[in-house]
Amino acid sequence: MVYIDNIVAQEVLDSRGNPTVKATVILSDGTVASAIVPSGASTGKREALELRDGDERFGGKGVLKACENVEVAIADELVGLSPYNQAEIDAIMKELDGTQNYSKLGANAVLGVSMAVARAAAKSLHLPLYRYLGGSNGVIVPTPMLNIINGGAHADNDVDLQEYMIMPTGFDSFKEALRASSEIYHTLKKLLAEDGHPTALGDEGGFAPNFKNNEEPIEYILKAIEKAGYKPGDEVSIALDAASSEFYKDGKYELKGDGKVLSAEELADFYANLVAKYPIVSLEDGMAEDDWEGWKILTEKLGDKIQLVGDDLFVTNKEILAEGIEKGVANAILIKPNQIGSVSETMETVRLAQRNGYNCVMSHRSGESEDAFIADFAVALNTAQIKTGAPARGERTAKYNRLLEIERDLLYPEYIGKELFRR
Ligand SMILES: C=C(OP(=O)(O)O)C(=O)O
Ligand SMILES: [Mg+2]
Repeated sequence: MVYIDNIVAQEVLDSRGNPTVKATVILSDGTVASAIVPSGASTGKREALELRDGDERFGGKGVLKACENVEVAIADELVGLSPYNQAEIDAIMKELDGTQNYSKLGANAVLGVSMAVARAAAKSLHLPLYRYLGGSNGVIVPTPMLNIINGGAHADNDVDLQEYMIMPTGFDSFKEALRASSEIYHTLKKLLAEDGHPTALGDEGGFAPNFKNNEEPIEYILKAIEKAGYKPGDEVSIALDAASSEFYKDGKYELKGDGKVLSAEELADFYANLVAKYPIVSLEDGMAEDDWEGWKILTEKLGDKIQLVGDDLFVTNKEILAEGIEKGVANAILIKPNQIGSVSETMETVRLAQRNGYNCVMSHRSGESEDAFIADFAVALNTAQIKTGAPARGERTAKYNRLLEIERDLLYPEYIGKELFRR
């Protein structure tokens, strides 16, 4: 029987140049597999804890303690066990930690091991990761949300909304959809440069100039879609991540870019106006994580028109999602494995969402790495949507390139962009 022979971890760098955990699992049959944990900037308050040392290393707080936890506490429990029972591995780590949010071992330690075990198991069975995790049922290559204009906590501009994304829904394959998106990205760069805007990039590879207001980025994107030869709405739609917890203070929403301070009701009207004017199909974190009343107002106003995604709101947590389902808040959930801490718990949350008709969007973090685990994960779980930044910068293209590879490998891939928003 194949068993886990050893687990090691080391500090490596993420895309912002900050330390993060790389875990490596060695099996008794000689299989070696690693995984690198991502890191967020606009994090939800109820996310699992990312364990950081007190001292600065490589320009950010180190993760040496998390690495030690992998090599000592976690390895002690897992060595000798079968790598093929992911649920057991993850349950043991959860019990060993013993807290609600992995504050003892660190979610970065636990997730690193969880992903590396899955990858080692797949490799030892000579299966691609998506096939190991999803079996023959994982065939949907997700429709991407590509963040091509960055604001909020991901950029040094005065744009309040964090992410302006394009969603190439009207194509028959991921390959075609990605090609169109990349053409739009390059066209947008030219349009911005022609108008004298800087074309430096934000954390997720999108452009990050200053704009007159929070609407102007949408105007630019629509121009870029058309100039690149595509039809806004029919072929390429718009998705937004407001990340509004970042501009929520004392019960109000401060849109500096528009010079406005709004109530939840007024902010919902602001979005409704955008939705009436532009081909917007999805809005993430339209209201703040603490403002469940605001979320209710937003869901009542726009829930039957567009996708309303909870990120900071649900933090990939099945208990919080269950509360949202119960209260009729949002209609979709962002899925970030490091918000909850393990592969199995991420799968549990996705299953709960899918059983209740909530769409799932697999997601990267703003601090990423060359690890493309989430590409395989999205296909395995048929999330049908993924957001992983602009079609530029290696840590983002690692995921898109892996999806190209998966689409080619699957003899009968499905790309269901056209079905996603047919409500
Ligand atoms: C990807 C996001 O950003 P971060 O990783 O900074 O939370 C997000 O808010 O959806
Ligand atoms: Mg978000």
